[in-house]
Amino acid sequence: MRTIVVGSRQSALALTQTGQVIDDLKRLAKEHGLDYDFTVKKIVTKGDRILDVTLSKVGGKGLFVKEIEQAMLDGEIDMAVHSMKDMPSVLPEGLVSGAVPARKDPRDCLISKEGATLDDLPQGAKVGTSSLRRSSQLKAYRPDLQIDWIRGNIDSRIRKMEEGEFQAIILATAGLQRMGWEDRITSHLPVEISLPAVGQGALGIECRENDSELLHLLSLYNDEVTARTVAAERKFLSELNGGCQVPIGAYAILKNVDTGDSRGEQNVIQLTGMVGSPDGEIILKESAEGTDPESLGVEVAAKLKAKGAEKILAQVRG
Ligand SMILES: NCc1[nH]cc(CCC(=O)O)c1CC(=O)O
Repeated sequence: MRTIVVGSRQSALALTQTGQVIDDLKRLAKEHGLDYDFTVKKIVTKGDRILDVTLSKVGGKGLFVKEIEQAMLDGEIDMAVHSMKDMPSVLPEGLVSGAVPARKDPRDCLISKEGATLDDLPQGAKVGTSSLRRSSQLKAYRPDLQIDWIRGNIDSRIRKMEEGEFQAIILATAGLQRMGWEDRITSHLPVEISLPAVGQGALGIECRENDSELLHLLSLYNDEVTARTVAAERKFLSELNGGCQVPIGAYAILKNVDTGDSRGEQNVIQLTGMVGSPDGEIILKESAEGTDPESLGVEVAAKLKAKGAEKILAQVRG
């Protein structure tokens, strides 16, 4: 029996979601009469070592996956589970995406000490986030709020809020769900107010392109709807040369649209993309619908470029 070695960062969230994927894969393997065992190997990444600097200053792109990918290429591990939003748009030679499992709630959420929603936070309340995307949209909606940087794992961020450093923090709903901490959520931010990060709530599973045995198992785990919608979001992001540390958001859903002709009902992807200035003064947003994820990503990016998105992004990067 083959033992599949799964590499994981050692944060609580990474280990939890890796464990949940392994449970799912064990069940799937059993259902299909396949015999595999799984073991977890912890890997420390650069992103885990540098926790005292804002991520954008140390070059956010791929900070959490590089060492893991190298271990996979070296054969020390066979696969890895990543948060989709931390996954670089281009995978190194020899590695592929083996599966995109079903997405969880993509929305951002608010955790506040007094249980206040975004609308009833007091004037000038101090809110913690580490994302330019969140702070840009938050400032646009509530210009009075004092947005400050917070870093660290989910657990340490919640602790900082409880200790009174912040009146509220913004996190991804999905991470809290996976940790079983959903009851900490005070309110969800509608996607109309806070468009999620590309791939938020989704996972990506990476493995070697020549590992056909594992690729077969993973293909059974792929969720077509999530794979297609997230592909549109990721194409949009790469068209704007964005990593995770830029004020860019995108969210795609699949709709059943009646074409009104012989084609009948069709699955149409609706993609919305956003680029905002860090001060929240400018929020550019565009949507489009289509059946091909890649061309849709290109189309929405082009619409935003026509509105001046690249100028905003150049200023952020400068
Ligand atoms: N940038 C950190 C990160 N990467 C993935 C998640 C969890 C949410 C997800 O899986 O999309 C988080 C935490 C957060 O943003 O609150």
